[in-house]
Amino acid sequence: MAEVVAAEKIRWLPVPRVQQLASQQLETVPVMYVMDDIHDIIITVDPNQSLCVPLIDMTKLENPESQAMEVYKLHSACKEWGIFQLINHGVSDESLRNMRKKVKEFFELPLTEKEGWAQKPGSSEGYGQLFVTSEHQKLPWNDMVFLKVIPFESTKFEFWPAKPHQFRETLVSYIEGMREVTVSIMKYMAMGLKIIDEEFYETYKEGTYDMRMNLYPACPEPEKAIGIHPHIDVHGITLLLECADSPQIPGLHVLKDSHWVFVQPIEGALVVDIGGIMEIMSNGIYKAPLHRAVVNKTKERLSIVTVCNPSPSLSIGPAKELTMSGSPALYKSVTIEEYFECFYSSKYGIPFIDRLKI
Ligand SMILES: O=C(O)CCC(=O)C(=O)O
Ligand SMILES: [Fe+2]
Repeated sequence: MAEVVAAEKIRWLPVPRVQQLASQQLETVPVMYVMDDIHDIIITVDPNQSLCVPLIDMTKLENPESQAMEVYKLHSACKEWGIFQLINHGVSDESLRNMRKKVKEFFELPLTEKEGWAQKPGSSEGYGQLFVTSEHQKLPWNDMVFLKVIPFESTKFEFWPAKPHQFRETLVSYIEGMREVTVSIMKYMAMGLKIIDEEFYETYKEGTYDMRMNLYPACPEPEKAIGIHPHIDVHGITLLLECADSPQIPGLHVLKDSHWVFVQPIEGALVVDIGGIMEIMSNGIYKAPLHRAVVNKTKERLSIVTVCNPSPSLSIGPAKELTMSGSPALYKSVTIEEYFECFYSSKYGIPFIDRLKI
């Protein structure tokens, strides 16, 4: 029986700030950032750059005349890629711009100020790094701020940067927009899956929403380091906003047909990524894709990631309507706590979701 570990019981190890290292004009990356297996020969970057992550237009989903076609596109994107770019999502340009500006300004603060909101032992929130649990682990070339934002009642403001001015207000208004996008896109995914039960998407109104703000400083040897290790997202869905000055440099790679494919930034778009919860709820019809972030020799990159989960009271298992018609349930149904315990107690590299397969 695997040891059951809750997120807050994990000892996340403090790590150096990559931004500090990068400012020292190093010629090589320190050994703890050198990945041994990064360029394995089986998985290479798409040689012809011919594959392109699907594009979904929310206004076409909403328009009765184009809806059927766009829902079909969305359904295919979730089945075949597990990731797509969403345009015309309804979140104002102003909200996106403000959020990017505040995150950029936060990372531009002097280190001593940023440390005021550093992670503390026993908490995953704050300025620092996640998923580092061993001194021997190779580190990602990334600094982040991780915050649990919704429900607002349990907010731990001690980890919320009070600088730059209005950071908190901007974040709250931004995440409200992300919640609306999540509920809408889930509604159209339900249509694609032919699920009538409204709980499939209504549950995201009562869901939990966390944010990861990622900084990937310029890296002296980008081919040796990694911004974020290959992983699948554990949550329902993830909404990623690119944040670099234009022209935006791509950094997110998704695995498709054994190749890493760049997600080419589109101004104002949100990248929507299917997480493990959604893979299970769709009974494996939708796929949580493996993805990673790579780094650049001269340019830093910022990404703002919102992770969206259903209501904590929802049982995580294949939607009933998908298994009633004779298709067997491919995954067990578990509570959300059991689901996350399964994730946190999985060894690095073992796809945790497989442990929930029947
Ligand atoms: O920044 C990126 O491109 C990827 C971030 C990511 O995958 C994550 O935060 O889960
Ligand atoms: Fe991710």
